[in-house]
Amino acid sequence: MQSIQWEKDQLLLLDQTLLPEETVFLTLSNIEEVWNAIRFLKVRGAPAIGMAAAYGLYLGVQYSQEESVNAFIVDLENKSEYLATARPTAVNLSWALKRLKEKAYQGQKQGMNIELIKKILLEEALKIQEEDEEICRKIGEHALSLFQDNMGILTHCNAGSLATALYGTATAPFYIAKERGWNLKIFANETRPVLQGARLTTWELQRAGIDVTLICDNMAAVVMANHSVQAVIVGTDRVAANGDVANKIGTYTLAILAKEHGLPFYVAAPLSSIDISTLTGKDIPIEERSEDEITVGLGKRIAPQGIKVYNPAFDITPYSLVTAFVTEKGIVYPEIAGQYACKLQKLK
Ligand SMILES: CSC[C@@H](O)[C@@H](O)C(=O)COP(=O)(O)O
Repeated sequence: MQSIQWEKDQLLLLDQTLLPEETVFLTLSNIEEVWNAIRFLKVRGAPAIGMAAAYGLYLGVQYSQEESVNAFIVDLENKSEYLATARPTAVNLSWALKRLKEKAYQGQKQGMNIELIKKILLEEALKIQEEDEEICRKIGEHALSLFQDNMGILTHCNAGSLATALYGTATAPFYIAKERGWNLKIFANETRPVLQGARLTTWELQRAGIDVTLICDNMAAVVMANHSVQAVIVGTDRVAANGDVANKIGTYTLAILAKEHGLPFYVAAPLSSIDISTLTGKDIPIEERSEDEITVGLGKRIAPQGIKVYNPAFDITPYSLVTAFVTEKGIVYPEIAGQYACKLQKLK
C-alpha cells in the first residue's frame, strides 16, 4: 500500500498513528497540516518524511500571492525553514526541501515566472516519490544477495513500505524474497516506546504474506543466542560521513548484540540518508520526544506521576559495528578495520 499519495492538489497520508486497527487516509491541503503530520508521526520514517515535506512545501506556496519571483523565493525559503523544524534527525527532510529550493533557483535563473516555478516544484516532489520506489527496489535486490532462503532475519522499528514510496529499505529484500518464492523468517522487534515494529512492520509484512514473528525488544539476544536469526538489517535516519548511523532508539543495542553473537549487522541506506556534511554521529541532532510516550501505554498510565523521563527517539550506532551499508548503488563494506568515510563520500 502506498502510504503517501498526491491527488487533486492534495496530499493523502495514511495515518500511521492509527495502525494496525484503523486504515485511515488524511487529506492535507496546507503546510501547517503537513508539519503536524510529520511532528506527530502520522507520517514517519526518513524517506516518507522527505516526500511529505516536499509536497508540504509545494502546498505552502501553491497559492502564493507574491508579485515578484524574488519575493516568491524568499517565501519559499521561509516555509522550507519552518517545515525543517518538524523533526530534526532524519536528514531526508532537509534533503528533500533542498531539492525543491534548488529547482526554484534554477527556474529563477532561467527567467521563469512564479506559476511556472510552482509547476516545477510539484514535478520535483512527484519525482522524489517516483525515484524512491526505484531506489528501495534496488536496495532490496542488493540486500537480498546477502541472504539465503529460509534464513531468519531480525529488524527494528519500521523501515518498511510505510516509511517509503514502496518496499521500504530494510524490508525491501523481504518483499523481493517473497516474490521469488523464498521463505525468509523475519523477527520484528516491537520497538519501544512508540511500537513501530509491533504496530507497523508486523502489519505490513503480514498483509504481504511474509513470515513475521513479533518479539519484545528485550528478547533480541535470545533469538540470536538460539539461532533463530542469522542477520540483522535496519534502516537509518542519517548516516554521518564517517559511517556512524542514527536510527530508532534500540538500534545501537542490537548492533552490540549482533557483534557478541557473531552476526552481520546491515544498514539499508538510500543515498538521501547519507549526510557527508555531518562528520560523525556526535554531530547528528537527536530528537527527544514527549515523556508520555514512555509513561502512558495503551491509554493507561504505567509510571508514577512526576517521574523523571529520558526519551531520545534515536541512537547512534558507531560505524565499527556496521558490517555493511546497502545502498541503491550497491553494498558498501568498510575499507579497512571498520572505516567507511572515503567510500561513503565517493558514493555521493
Ligand atoms: C526507511 S525508514 C528509516 C528510519 O527512518 C527508521 O528506521 C526509523 O528509525 C523511523 O523512526 P520514526 O521515529 O518512526 O520516524
